[in-house]
Amino acid sequence: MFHVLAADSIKEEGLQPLLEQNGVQVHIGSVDSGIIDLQKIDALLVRSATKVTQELLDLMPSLKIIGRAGVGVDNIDIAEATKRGIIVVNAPDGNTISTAEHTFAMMSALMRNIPQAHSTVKNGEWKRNKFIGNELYGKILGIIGLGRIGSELAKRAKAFGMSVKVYDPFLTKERAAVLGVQLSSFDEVLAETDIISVHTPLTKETKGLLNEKTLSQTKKGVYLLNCARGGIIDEMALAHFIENGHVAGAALDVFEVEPPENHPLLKFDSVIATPHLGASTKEAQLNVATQVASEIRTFFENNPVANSINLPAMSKEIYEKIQPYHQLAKEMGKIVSECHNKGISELTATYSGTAAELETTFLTKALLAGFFENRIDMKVNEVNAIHIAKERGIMVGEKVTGNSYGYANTITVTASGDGESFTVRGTYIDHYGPRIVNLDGFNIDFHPSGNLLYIQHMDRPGVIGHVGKVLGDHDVNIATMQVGRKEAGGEAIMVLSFDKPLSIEMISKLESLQDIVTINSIVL
Ligand SMILES: NC(=O)C1=CN([C@@H]2O[C@H](COP(=O)(O)OP(=O)(O)OC[C@H]3O[C@@H](n4cnc5c(N)ncnc54)[C@H](O)[C@@H]3O)[C@@H](O)[C@H]2O)C=CC1
Ligand SMILES: O=C(O)C(=O)COP(=O)(O)O
Repeated sequence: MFHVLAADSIKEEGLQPLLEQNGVQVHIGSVDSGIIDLQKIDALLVRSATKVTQELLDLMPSLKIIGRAGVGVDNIDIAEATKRGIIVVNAPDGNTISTAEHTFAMMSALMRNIPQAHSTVKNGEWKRNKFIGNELYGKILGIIGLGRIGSELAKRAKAFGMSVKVYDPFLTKERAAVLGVQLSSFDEVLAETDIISVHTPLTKETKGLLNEKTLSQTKKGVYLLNCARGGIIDEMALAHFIENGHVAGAALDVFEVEPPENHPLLKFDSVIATPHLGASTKEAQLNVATQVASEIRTFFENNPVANSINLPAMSKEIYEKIQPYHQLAKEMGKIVSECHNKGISELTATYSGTAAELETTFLTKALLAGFFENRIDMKVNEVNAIHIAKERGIMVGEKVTGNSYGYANTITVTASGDGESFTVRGTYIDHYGPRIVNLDGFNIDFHPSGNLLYIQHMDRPGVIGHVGKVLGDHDVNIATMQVGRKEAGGEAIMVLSFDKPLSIEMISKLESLQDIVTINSIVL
């Protein structure tokens, strides 16, 4: 059974793709609710409240995938999840409109003192002169981070007669022109806008983006909005600039620590706040829950997830194209590991022909995952393969060559260390399947699957016969046999396949035969 824990009040209606899936059991409750033994959880669904830390991951040894029902993944230790081979997916566009609308509502409320005026009316007061506001019309809005939410905010601001200046280092002039916004430098946005709204993720680069120094570069009387993440605007610096009157007001949906306690910013009348409500609409919650539940189901069905933070994005069509090569690369990783069962310090994958046109880094990661499978006692997959190689001091290289050795494509992997190396070459032939076409310099041709024996021997008369006789005497049936040699009378190899794995005793018997050099068993 595949156990999913849906924490952080994820909308149940959206969990339908998982609830109706055979073999999947969904548990609804926080991580400390005790609803399920954390050791059994295969998939964890969260919003922003659950902090997925190293300590929490330690309690979930079976965890394979984390789904963030929302955008920001700053509450998840991505590096730690990646190290452990845990895929992290999010629901990137399910709450865009809700958050943009909320930001716009906050901006209007801030400019017209709506929350402050509202509470006075509720208290029986009628202070019309106290709450003279400002129009949005004609004002310049500065948007920092013009992604999904920033773009939707820009559209709405323009519809209200505002002009929009944008700072986003990753934005092209073309995109800015399409949206009718003015692409500006960070300093220009600071100095030339009346209202500044931040819409970046919280990262090392964006933490404290608006701080003592940069806030001092803003116009006197500027208004600030943060409906992205607490910490993008340094809270203490903001308090200072509100206190000294430089910043006229701020609207905050998010805080560095949520919920904020005795927060200095909340003492100012000119600061309005909501409890992280950007994505809290029925529509957005249904969208993000459905998106992320579908992703977990896709993963459960062994299909490629679309919105992974730590895996390359791949459409189903591309995945279907790459899948046979992916399988071949993984098997080749295992073959190298078993045939060359020594320490290695370098592993190089070389791609040619149609294989070189694919997402080769994904194939190299699969190759590494296969290589490590029987070498280390932890789950290695495409998510953590590079990390594990680095941790073990293995240099991973990737090359493309124009030489396909007469095939439509080849994948060649060379593992080396301590002055020795071993090379395997494989190809994928349409309508025929994967083949290994070269093992350590010997041309050969076999299907990489099942229980194989890789035998190095001297090219002498009778060797093949002796091997066949020993196996026959013990009632072991050889399913297929391939031989290869470089020159007559020199070294040669045999690759045999069997219906069942051979016992250690059987392999020892074969090893004791004359002219046998080494034997490696490979189970694929
Ligand atoms: N208050 C709430 O409930 C919600 C908050 N959010 C927050 O909003 C953030 C943005 O969401 P989306 O627009 O969907 O993400 P997005 O990824 O579409 O947009 C982020 C934009 O920030 C830009 N950016 C990155 N680093 C930057 C930097 N140093 N300076 C300027 N721009 C930079 C990127 O180029 C990108 O265009 C999320 O990361 C999340 O933290 C998202 C949804 C709901
Ligand atoms: O999607 C995001 O990044 C959000 O901040 C929404 O957070 P939430 O799921 O409402 O806790």
